[in-house]
Amino acid sequence: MNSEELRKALRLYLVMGSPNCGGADPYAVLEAAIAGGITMFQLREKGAGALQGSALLELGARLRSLCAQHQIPFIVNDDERLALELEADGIHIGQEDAPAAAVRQRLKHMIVGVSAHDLGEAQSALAEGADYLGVGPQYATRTKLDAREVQGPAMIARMREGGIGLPLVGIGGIDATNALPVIRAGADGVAVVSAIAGARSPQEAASELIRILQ
Ligand SMILES: Cc1ncc(COP(=O)(O)OP(=O)(O)O)c(N)n1
Ligand SMILES: Cc1nc(C(=O)O)sc1CCOP(=O)(O)O
Ligand SMILES: [Mg+2]
Repeated sequence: MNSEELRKALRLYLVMGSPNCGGADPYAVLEAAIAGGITMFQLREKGAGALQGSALLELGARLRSLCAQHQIPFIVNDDERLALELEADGIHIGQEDAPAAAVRQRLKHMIVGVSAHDLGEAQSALAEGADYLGVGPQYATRTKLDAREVQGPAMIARMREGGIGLPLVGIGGIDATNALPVIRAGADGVAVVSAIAGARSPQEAASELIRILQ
């Protein structure tokens, strides 16, 4: 996938694991979100009740296959081994995960997404071979308990002004009411967890977001 294709794929990026689905079946949630128009998916199985081992592998394989059927890029959060086992299209790593340069080296064929919270981290991620950046938290979030201080869309504008041209997605507390400033600040898209996975209708939530983003 080239950089322009990746920018398009990042438009509405669903990040989700079973703990984010409020008791609903994650497969059904992802199916509905795809019907609503999401353009990229990340399996992020974290938090209370998170699946592990063979149960995680089984869920991952089903979600991976659903994404493949719909040509939705399938990304795995944090775990290189799981990404390889599931033949994922990519991996997303943060500042507290394995160093981006080493992951880039080991997973040459995959999309490598890196979290960046300021211009310095964005410049380092670029130098280390990141394909895209996740910049957050844009707004207050209750999903990631160890999230950094809220940066707001201004941080994305600062990165663009600082010469960061990489595909870039905002994350953290984003929903249909506040997605537009993130795009206007220079992001290629928004990444959301609860706005879709925790919605009464994930399909309607995704289609409302995609309508706003277009
Ligand atoms: C698209 C996207 N952006 C940022 C993150 C956060 O990654 P990280 O800081 O490693 O935190 P965890 O998600 O691992 O808790 C992300 N997952 N996706
Ligand atoms: C996974 C994640 N990363 C963040 C960051 O700031 O890097 S915030 C976050 C959680 C986003 O969940 P919600 O859309 O429900 O607020
Ligand atoms: Mg991480």
